Amino acid sequence: MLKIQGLKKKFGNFEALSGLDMEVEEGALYGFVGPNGAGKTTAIRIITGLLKADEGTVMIGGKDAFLYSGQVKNEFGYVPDEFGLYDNLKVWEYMDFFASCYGLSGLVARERCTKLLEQVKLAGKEEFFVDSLSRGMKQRLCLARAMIHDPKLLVLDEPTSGMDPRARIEFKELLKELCAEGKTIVVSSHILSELAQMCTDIGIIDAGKVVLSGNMGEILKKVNDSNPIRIQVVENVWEAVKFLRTEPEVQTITVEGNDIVVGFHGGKDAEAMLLAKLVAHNIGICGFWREPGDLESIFMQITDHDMEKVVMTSEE
Ligand SMILES: Nc1ncnc2c1ncn2[C@@H]1O[C@H](COP(=O)(O)OP(=O)(O)OP(=O)(O)O)[C@@H](O)[C@H]1O
Repeated sequence: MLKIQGLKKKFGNFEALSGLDMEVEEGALYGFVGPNGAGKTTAIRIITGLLKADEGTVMIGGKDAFLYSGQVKNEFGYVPDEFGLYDNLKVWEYMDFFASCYGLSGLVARERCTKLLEQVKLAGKEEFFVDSLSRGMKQRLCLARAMIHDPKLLVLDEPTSGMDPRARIEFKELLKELCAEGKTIVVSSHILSELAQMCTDIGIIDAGKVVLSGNMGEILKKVNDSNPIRIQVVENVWEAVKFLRTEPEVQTITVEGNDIVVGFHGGKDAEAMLLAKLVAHNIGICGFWREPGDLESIFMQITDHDMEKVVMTSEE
């Protein structure tokens, strides 16, 4: 649905994008995540045609977004990070205005707007002034507006920033529903855990490049495989340590009371073999498991950043 290759963008001497590659399959809910200043908004502005890249290509629905910008504009809807709503319009006037921008009028426009407002859970708010809506409602209204021409692809730039936790959850549920109905969605955030909960795929951007991307399940599996194994022994901890030192896949050993935490470079089979060997050495094992994995740990591994640079919690 969306394919980006070798995207570069400089602002003066500063390289905001340094060869960004990204591929989003049809039907994906793709999380585009990275710390502040990583280049998310710049990439999104180029995808949506608001900014020109210095180098690289953006293909949307198989068409070059620069060469066929007119046609491609009908393929996507965009929710920017700063929404610039028309505060002094009523909700229905706002929707009606954008419907007319896409050539919809009369009953067709009315029906389309009603359906979209229902879809984003704003039915009944038609007579409210935009100004009087909560932040979460305004973002949902923006989303309805972005869908007025029924695009296949939705691109949202940090849509949940500034929302309270409840509004965030509602918005995430809404995106999942739209994805289930067939939309392809790209949503950016600097909050890793937020995207991990809802996305089918993820691309991690750092310093203007995608440093890791793929299916969420596969990435989490990779993360899991890179986490240490915790072994709880009944007694003879040092006997177990002596044995573990001889195992080639064991990289590090830390003893915490009767627990041994082992950095282990091996897959499931090697893991099962290690357990079998420990038992064969008459070491009493009462617990053996991989420490739970998370995306944060892999982000730290691949980017070597300070913890503070990426917001890890759901709070801003
Ligand atoms: N118009 C511009 N002129 C100069 N520098 C810019 C401009 N737009 C973006 N930048 C710089 O490019 C880098 C990437 O910015 P961008 O807004 O794309 O990052 P981001 O990942 O969206 O960050 P955030 O999460 O804070 O929105 C930043 O260092 C920013 O200061």
